Amino acid sequence: MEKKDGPHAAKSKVVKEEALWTGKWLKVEQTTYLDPKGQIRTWETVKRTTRTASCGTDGVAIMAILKRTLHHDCLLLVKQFRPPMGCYTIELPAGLVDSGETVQAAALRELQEETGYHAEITGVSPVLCLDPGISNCTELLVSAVINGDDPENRRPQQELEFIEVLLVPVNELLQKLTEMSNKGMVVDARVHIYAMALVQATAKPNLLPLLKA
Ligand SMILES: Nc1nc(=O)[nH]c2c1ncn2[C@H]1C[C@H](O)[C@@H](COP(=O)(O)OP(=O)(O)O)O1
Repeated sequence: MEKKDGPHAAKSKVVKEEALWTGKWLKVEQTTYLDPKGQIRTWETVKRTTRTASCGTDGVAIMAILKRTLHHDCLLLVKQFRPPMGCYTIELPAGLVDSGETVQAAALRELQEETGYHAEITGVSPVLCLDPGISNCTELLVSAVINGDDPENRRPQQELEFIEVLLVPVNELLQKLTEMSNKGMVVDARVHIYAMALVQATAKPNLLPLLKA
């Protein structure tokens, strides 16, 4: 019987990793691997130098929903200049997990540093890949809620001057992201997909083009 991953899946594996260049934060390797047909091939791979064995991921991203009386729920996003992109991006608060730190602690620390808010964690994803065509970089997505009525969250003190905090009402997320894209910012794919999913989940079935007669 064919395996679920296809007839050749068991043959695919990495056989050698050779360093081509190593910097402070990143390294480039040539990965030698067996393709699904058992043929030897190579791939150019980027890795972070900062990954620690203990937590099994490079970083965390925090999907934090701010809840306040008499306000629409808002998703917390951060706007910052990203040198590799050469422009401002719109992303979830995120960062690298420090050595010896738990994923939960890293998520709460990054959220506090980048936005000033204190949150309660409601869920943690499995390890997720970010750009597997070029890199082994991974992230865990931590869900959280922020009680905006709590005194500690009334006047959040953001610590990083180069990061702008955006509170975007969840019910108009896709529209707001589109407006920011039109102004030249680049939106993180995960944030955009979340916004699309919210629209799809709340749209009436008879508005879906596929179901139109
Ligand atoms: N690829 C990188 N090049 C750098 O020159 N510096 C980098 C890289 N990746 C991370 N960093 C530095 C920049 C920050 O001082 C620290 C921590 O970043 P962190 O906040 O944890 O993560 P991001 O918000 O995703 O940048 O690492």
